[in-house]
Amino acid sequence: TRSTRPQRLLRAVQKKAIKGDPQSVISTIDYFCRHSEWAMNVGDEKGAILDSVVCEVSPSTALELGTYCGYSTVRIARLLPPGTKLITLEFNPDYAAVARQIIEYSGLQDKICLVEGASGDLIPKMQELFGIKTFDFVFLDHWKDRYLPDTKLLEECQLLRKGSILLADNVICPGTPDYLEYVRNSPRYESKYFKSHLEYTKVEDGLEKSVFLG
Ligand SMILES: CNc1ncnc2c1ncn2[C@@H]1O[C@H](/C=C/CNC(=O)c2cc(-c3ccc(F)cc3)cc(O)c2O)[C@H](F)[C@H]1O
Ligand SMILES: [Mg+2]
Repeated sequence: TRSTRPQRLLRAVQKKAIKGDPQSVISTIDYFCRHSEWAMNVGDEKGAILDSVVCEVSPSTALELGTYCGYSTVRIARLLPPGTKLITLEFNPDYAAVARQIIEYSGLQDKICLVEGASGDLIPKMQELFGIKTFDFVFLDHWKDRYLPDTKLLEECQLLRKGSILLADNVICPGTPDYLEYVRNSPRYESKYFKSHLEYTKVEDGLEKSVFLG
């Protein structure tokens, strides 16, 4: 049967990227998605904004919701200080399998913990599974209608502390209206929109950065 798009993306990485070089893995995926097949990675333009927020926060604990092929996983992990871990959640086993191989190819497997499962089930288990008290940084890039319920779940599980940063992809396209309304109007968040474009296109999209105020 025909290969899947994530499998073709992985093949491009194995063929063209330099093993152990995260930047070459990132550049290879961006080139493939721009010139061969579009894929829903955060991409290079929004990726630069993601990079700047990760560097600013320099998190000791970080969570990613929605690994997909691991593009943003590699982008985030390559900037993390030594000894810190990025936990990334993915419930599609086929995507998780591709992501594991892309993460391994980049050489960042020691900074990343890919957990197969649904965010709704795993978020309440973060303390018991990983001894995580709170997250300094959360990147939301999974199903868009799950951003709000999972943010409320993070609050309920007391996994956010004063100053925790939420960074959400696609708040314009495909859009996350209920999430945006919440973080922009809740007194418990200070929110800021970073205008950009949908990955590999000229369509408007952007990232919303929200600080939890406790
Ligand atoms: C619900 N809990 C989950 N737990 C663990 N893994 C999950 C969960 N939910 C999904 N996943 C996992 O997270 C990923 C889901 C990514 C979804 N992303 C998008 O839809 C998305 C879409 C576009 C887009 C824009 C314009 C257009 F014309 C077409 C597409 C652009 C983007 O940047 C996106 O991120 C993965 F697929 C799924 O298994
Ligand atoms: Mg996205």
